[in-house]
Amino acid sequence: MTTLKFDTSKLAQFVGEQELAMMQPMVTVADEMLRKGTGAGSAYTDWLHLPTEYDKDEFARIQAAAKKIQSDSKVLVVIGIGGSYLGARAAIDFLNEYFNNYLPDEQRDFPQVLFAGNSIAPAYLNSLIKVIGDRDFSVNVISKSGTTTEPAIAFRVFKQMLEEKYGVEGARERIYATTDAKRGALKTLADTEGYEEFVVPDGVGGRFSVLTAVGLLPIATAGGDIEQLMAGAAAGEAEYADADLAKNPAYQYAAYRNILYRKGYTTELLINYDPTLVQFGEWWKQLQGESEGKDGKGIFPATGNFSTDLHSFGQYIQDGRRNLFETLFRVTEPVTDVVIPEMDADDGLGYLQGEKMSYVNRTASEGTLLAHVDGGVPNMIVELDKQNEFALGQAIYFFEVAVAIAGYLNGINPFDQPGVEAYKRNMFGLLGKPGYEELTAELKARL
Ligand SMILES: O=P(O)(O)OC[C@H]1O[C@](O)(CO)[C@@H](O)[C@@H]1O
Repeated sequence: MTTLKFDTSKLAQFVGEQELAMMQPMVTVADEMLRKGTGAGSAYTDWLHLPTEYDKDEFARIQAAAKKIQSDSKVLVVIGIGGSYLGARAAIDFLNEYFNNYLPDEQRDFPQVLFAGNSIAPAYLNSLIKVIGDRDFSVNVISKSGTTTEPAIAFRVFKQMLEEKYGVEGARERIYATTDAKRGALKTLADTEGYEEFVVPDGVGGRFSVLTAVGLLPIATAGGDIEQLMAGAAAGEAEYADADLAKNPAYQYAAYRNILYRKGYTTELLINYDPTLVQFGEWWKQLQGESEGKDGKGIFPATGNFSTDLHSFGQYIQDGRRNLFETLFRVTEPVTDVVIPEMDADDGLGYLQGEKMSYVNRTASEGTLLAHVDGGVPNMIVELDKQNEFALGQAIYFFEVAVAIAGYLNGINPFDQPGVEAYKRNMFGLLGKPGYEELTAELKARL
């Protein structure tokens, strides 16, 4: 069963049919590298079969933990950064009403899920603490490496808060640690303190981990049906496995991106027309950027939140430097709708009264797409039939498998992230972390 349509009909003036066909031999090789494990970074490709080969016992423990949190907490604080929070946040926004978190507790069926440790901004943390107030809360601390600074700082703060509120024993019952099975400071701490633990599997990198406990526990706590999510991903696993480009939309997406990149379209905007899809774009940006941006190469991933951004940088997209292409990410069936009210006074909107807002929104997307294509911006469309767990699972898998193929097509290792160490080294040097003494002096002299 497919819920995802990939539409390239608006690429015609930018890419000839023969160009896609010419990619087949390269795609065949990339597919072999990925599936036979001969490509760079192959130790990190376990996400490929995750939708069908996940740990069922742990899955049941995740569901039980979610139920417990729902019964004893009004808030779940999810502590993590990058791949250790973006997927959960994207899914929760995708599956819920946009203002769900603003509803009073009695109007919400499930705990509020709030995120911490994704910045080092003290005001954010203090504000979050204020929002929790004296309500019951639990914490899910997530870090594959177990050593990332941002979540480690936030966890100290919330661990202390929990222990003050519930005592050491009570806090232990409310802390869930998702980390490596064997290594890392968080693993050691969780073992010592006796927290309930969930695993980020060895062969799954952070940005590919949303379908592990990393994403599943927060998503399930927020009321998401994680069985349907995995079923949708499994549909993707079955659907996007064919090396034949003609039969594999995810591979087509990877190949078209490569063709466009070679023509100088070096920035891709993932476009949405609904605030509940904004966080999906944030997840996608890490998936693309951390996978592809290396060795001086790669498409720069950006997002367009329309129609909002059409009134800010829409001008640039229409008329600026021609190195952009867009992928419109949209859902066919609106979750809810609004009928534009009738009004006697003439505000110039008479021609739309009685129409549904979803119709206007979709029409705006169509008009914009045509204008951008006319302005020289290639456009592709990824369209889901419904905004539900199954469709989301399939979309996640679509983009994951596509970026793996895209990485191999561009001659890089899509599964490492050596570049993110540079800022960390400098930060540690400047903060005086033991072992970085020489760097400390060198960097301070340069400031
Ligand atoms: O789960 P961790 O190890 O805390 O890492 C969080 C994020 O930080 C990075 O390692 C980059 O530093 C990402 O790859 C990862 O998603």
